[in-house]
Amino acid sequence: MSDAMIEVRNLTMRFGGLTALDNLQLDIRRGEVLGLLGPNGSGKTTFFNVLTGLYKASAGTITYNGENVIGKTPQDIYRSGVARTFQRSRLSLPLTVFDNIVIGDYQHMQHGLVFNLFRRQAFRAEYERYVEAVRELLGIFSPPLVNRLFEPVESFTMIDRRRIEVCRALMSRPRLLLLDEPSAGMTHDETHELMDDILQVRSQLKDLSVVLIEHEMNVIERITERCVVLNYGKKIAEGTYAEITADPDVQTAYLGEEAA
Ligand SMILES: Nc1ncnc2c1ncn2[C@@H]1O[C@H](COP(=O)(O)OP(=O)(O)OP(=O)(O)O)[C@@H](O)[C@H]1O
Repeated sequence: MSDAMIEVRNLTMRFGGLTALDNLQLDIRRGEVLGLLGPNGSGKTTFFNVLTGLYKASAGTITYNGENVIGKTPQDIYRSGVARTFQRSRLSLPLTVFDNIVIGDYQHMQHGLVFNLFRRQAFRAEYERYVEAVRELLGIFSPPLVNRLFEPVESFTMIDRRRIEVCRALMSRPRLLLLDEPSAGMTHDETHELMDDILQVRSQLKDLSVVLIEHEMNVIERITERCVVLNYGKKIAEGTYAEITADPDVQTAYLGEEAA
């Protein structure tokens, strides 16, 4: 496929006797929002972990920028433009919104001791650049948060914390954003609001590709352009929301799970 930004071929991930990804083939296209679906334990998070370099695949390739990323470090993959959020919050609650978001750009920061001690003016200028950049990002994503930049994250609601996590991932100006169940633990209304924010970001950052793991079907229907469904680590369906929900294999995978 010519507009594929990421090409996954024959990807397999085994944990001892368990095959979490089984000869997976999929493409992530430039600028799309791709939904990654599947019953619990079907391999969705494992795919994110392999793609971001946390796990090394047992076999297969993931081609990005013409190179296979398998075997690269998480830092290298992150620097090349792949950012993610996690199912469980990774925010540091006593730190401010600013601190938590700026950590997302750690790899681009000048942070050597010599720089901090002897180049005070440059340090100050960099700090001010970051304040501006964080304000700008929050301005796109959630304007009310701009005025609360220096408040500790622990004083924020769940939805605002999720917004802060997404902004942290966006701070590195990724080309691919991986969102692992962003609606987890939120109410229906909060989920709806967060998706509005994500759509807003998409409309401003046109080239950004997003892969969304999500169990809420109405979220998937609303914000994805294409979906891939996994079951036992294999791709069982691919297409628009309407296509995959009409697919008998998908229905069996989900109903089978309910019946179990
Ligand atoms: N580090 C690991 N060691 C051993 N087994 C693992 C590890 N990580 C994942 N697995 C197993 O791999 C399978 C796929 O898990 P994964 O978390 O990728 O599923 P998932 O589709 O993201 O599920 P959920 O929707 O519940 O988050 C599961 O059987 C899981 O127990």
